[in-house]
Amino acid sequence: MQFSCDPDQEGDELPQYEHIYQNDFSYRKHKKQKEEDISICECKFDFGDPDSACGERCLNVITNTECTPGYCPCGVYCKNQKFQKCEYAKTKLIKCEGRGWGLVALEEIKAGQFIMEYCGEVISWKEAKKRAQTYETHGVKDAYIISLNASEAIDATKKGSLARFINHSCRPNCETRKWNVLGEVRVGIFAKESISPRTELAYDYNFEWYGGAKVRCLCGAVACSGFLGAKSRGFQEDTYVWEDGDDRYSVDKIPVYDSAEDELTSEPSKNGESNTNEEKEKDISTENHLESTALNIQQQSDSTPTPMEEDVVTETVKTETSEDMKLLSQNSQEDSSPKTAIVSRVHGNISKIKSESLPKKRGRPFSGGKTKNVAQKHVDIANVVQLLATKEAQDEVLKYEEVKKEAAVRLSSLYDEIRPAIEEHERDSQDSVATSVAEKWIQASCNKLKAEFDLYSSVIKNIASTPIKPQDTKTKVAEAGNEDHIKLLEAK
Ligand SMILES: C[S@@+](CC[C@H](N)C(=O)[O-])C[C@H]1O[C@@H](n2cnc3c(N)ncnc32)[C@H](O)[C@@H]1O
Repeated sequence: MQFSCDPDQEGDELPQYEHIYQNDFSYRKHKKQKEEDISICECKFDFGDPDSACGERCLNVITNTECTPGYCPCGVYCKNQKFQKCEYAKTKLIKCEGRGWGLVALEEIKAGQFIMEYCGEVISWKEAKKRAQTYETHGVKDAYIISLNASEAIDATKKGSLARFINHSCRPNCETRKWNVLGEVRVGIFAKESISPRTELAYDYNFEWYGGAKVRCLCGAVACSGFLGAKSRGFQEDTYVWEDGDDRYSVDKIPVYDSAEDELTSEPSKNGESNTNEEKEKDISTENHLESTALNIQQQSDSTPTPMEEDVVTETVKTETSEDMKLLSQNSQEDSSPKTAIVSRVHGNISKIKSESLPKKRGRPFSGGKTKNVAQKHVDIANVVQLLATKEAQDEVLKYEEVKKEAAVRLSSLYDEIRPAIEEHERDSQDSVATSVAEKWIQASCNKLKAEFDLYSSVIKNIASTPIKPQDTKTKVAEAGNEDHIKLLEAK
């Protein structure tokens, strides 16, 4: 179904995308749930107690698995088919300053409640990375790809549900949870706390950061991490200082992709004060909004501001004027040197800016979960080899050096392969890295450590058995002097 816009509406155009209620499986077939894989709970429905049907104590609910219709003992009374039945909370699409569109609650939402499913195209991680790069090159300003499992992602850029509009917050009131539904993993947005009507929904993206432009976070939380995805491994690897004295990638030098640039009204005034009431009113009157219910999306052509919208706008204005934001905005707007150039989502030619001012992403592999602030001193094997006396010794050290290099390359390429699983595990405590993936990683890490150990023990062994070369006369005299000195000391 095409999500259409009302051409009479004022303000920003509504986004164009295809609205879907279930994940799209064009990339691969939907798995067919085998009968032996269907998990059947032990709930018994009691007509006198409607809560007896698949509630908190249902074995399937406890294991984040939806009951399979036709197999649940509670039959049609089963309450554990929320994804399948699209039992969504009522929400409304609204324009949020600086952050594009967002979703607000239209009703009281209880802590832990299922809000809606994050639907999109199910694609492989390889495809996801490719698409992310293509979108960026084509100037697609918002990112809609999220992790599904170790090997797949959901891309809601072209096809998706309303969940694609939920913005990020470093202090979120929602979270994503993975559920098993009829043999497939599906991602749901759940309330982390009770949410009152008119409150914007937000979860912590903590998403994969693929390199390239970074988006400044405008969530306004006190403990805001500064950038979207700033906690992701990729982002940290790219922005941390890696070598002594090499601060090319330190956080204060990275180019910024600033979503606040999109809307003129979101720019803080020169003196750092918040927008005037007049500006706020203008913002409110030009807002567009959509309302969602469980099974339909209705457009609203009403352009009169409701108290809820005013709240939302006021909230974002406050956000913009917090002390942290003032500092961030001033930095980004005043400094236009190539190193700190603002990468605008609207005006900037992303690929041009990328090639001119973004530092090249280094292929530094994941280093065992630790960011590297202390530079590791590398032994220069070529120099060491020159010191060795025999050809055999040299060959041995060179052979171990080769093995060490291969092990490092293997670990590095493996990291690219399994990074989604590692990050998913770090992000989402309910998931665990598949044993096969963990085993591969441990094996490759051990191989690299062993290769390093073999190399350095070979260096030590061969250096130790290399006779000291005859030295020039000057050195000899100096050493002789030292010997005398030692003897003298001994004599005393
Ligand atoms: C999944 S979309 C969310 C919906 C989006 N606002 C829209 O209009 O379609 C993610 C994008 O929204 C923007 N965004 C979300 N949360 C943000 C935040 N806290 N600060 C700045 N931009 C944000 C970023 O451009 C991000 O790539």
